[in-house]
Amino acid sequence: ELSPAVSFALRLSLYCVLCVMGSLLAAPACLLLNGGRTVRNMRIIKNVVKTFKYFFGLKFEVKGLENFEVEGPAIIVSNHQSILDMMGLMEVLPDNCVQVGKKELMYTGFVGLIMYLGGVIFINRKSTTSAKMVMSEVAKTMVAENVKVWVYPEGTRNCTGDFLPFKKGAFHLAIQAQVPVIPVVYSSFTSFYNPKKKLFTSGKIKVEVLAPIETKGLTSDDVSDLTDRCYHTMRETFFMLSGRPSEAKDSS
Ligand SMILES: CCCCCCCCCCCCCCC(=O)SCCNC(=O)CCNC(=O)[C@H](O)C(C)(C)COP(=O)(O)OP(=O)(O)OC[C@H]1O[C@@H](n2cnc3c(N)ncnc32)[C@H](O)[C@@H]1OP(=O)(O)O
Ligand SMILES: CCCCCCCC/C=C\CCCCCCCC(=O)OC[C@@H](O)COP(=O)(O)O
Repeated sequence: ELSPAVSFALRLSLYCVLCVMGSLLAAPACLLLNGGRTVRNMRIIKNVVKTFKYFFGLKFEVKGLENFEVEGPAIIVSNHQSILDMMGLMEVLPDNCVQVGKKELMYTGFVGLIMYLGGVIFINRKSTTSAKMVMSEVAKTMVAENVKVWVYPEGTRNCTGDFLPFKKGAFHLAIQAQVPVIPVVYSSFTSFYNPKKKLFTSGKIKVEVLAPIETKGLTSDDVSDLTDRCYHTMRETFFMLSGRPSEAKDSS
């Protein structure tokens, strides 16, 4: 019988160890099979990360995967609660999809290396100008290379049981590239994971991939409306998935 704080520390340490070991295992496979930095490596990384949930007794219940089946590129937006999100991400990650991450992640040793090899797009959150330049470049390459891009529009981890306001980068990107936005919502982790209360037990996570939102014909004037639409739809779904339907009604 371990105290909740000790159990929390041990389980989180195990997660970090798995990430490092998983990266050590996946990196040679990525280099040998695909030769270097390419989105194709995400398949290898996905297969490794998908085994992690068994160590923690986590179950994923996924709905709406068919909504990923759009022709060509798209922007995928989802809520971001914890570093544990990598498991939920890999549970549903479609082929040819890279994520946008903060550049500090590049310096996490083997984990940074595996993110680099998988094609993660690193942005400098301390410089809006530089982040916007990277995102504009992505708008061009994702269309040319038929790649989907996964963005966490809250811009940081948030495990409060609600959403932070959305930043607009993902929606500028979707409109600049004229590609659909596909929202993905994960139910609240708070019943099984809460760093403030040192809680990390087994649990079930509901995931819903929502219908794509078209951006063809939209212009930069529509970015705010598109952001609001995604925010409200996702927040409503979040409350529904988290078993809080009365808050879903208030949020629409
Ligand atoms: C084996 C184990 C291995 C595990 C490996 C697993 C691999 C998977 C890796 C997954 C990595 C996941 C990492 C997750 C993260 O790191 S989340 C943090 C980083 N992500 C983000 O921050 C994305 C969301 N942020 C944004 O979209 C921001 O808007 C950003 C572009 C970053 C700029 O932010 P900031 O500087 O804070 O500025 P604002 O958002 O306030 O925007 C300022 C004004 O600029 C306008 N704007 C924004 N973007 C654009 C654009 N592209 N073009 C034109 N204009 C833009 C924005 O609208 C603001 O103007 P207004 O206020 O609207 O007038
Ligand atoms: C040589 C350097 C050694 C560093 C060793 C670090 C070892 C790290 C080991 C495991 C870490 C697992 C990380 C999994 C990926 C998590 C991605 C993630 O969720 O990043 C958080 C980021 O979205 C938002 O950051 P903030 O909430 O704004 O903060």
